[in-house]
Amino acid sequence: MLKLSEEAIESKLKNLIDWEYYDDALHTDFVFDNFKDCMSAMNRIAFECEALNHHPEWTNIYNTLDITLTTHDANGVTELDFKLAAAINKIVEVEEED
Ligand SMILES: C[C@H](O)[C@H](O)[C@H]1CNC2=NC(N)=NC(=O)C2=N1
Repeated sequence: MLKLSEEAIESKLKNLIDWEYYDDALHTDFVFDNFKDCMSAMNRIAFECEALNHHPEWTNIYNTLDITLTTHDANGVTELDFKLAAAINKIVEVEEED
């Protein structure tokens, strides 16, 4: 899997709310109402990661979740990172609506 050019990344980011690109990776951070909501979102995201065989570097502190996505095999951002980021946005939006 080839890493995307910076131009491709910037244009794809226009359709990916709440994520930014720096240090060769996609980054976002979410704040939930409480720890349980955050953990339940992390668990749902985990199933998406397994389905895509693509895993985040993420940090949870109480009700906050910081996520970094990059493709190790490509040393940069690939389509897979955008695919997982979009799936994460769908899950988190559901979490926020509950
Ligand atoms: C062998 C296995 O397919 C690879 O290690 C997968 C697993 N999950 C992964 N996750 C991420 N973020 N990047 C990868 O390159 C990657 N590679």
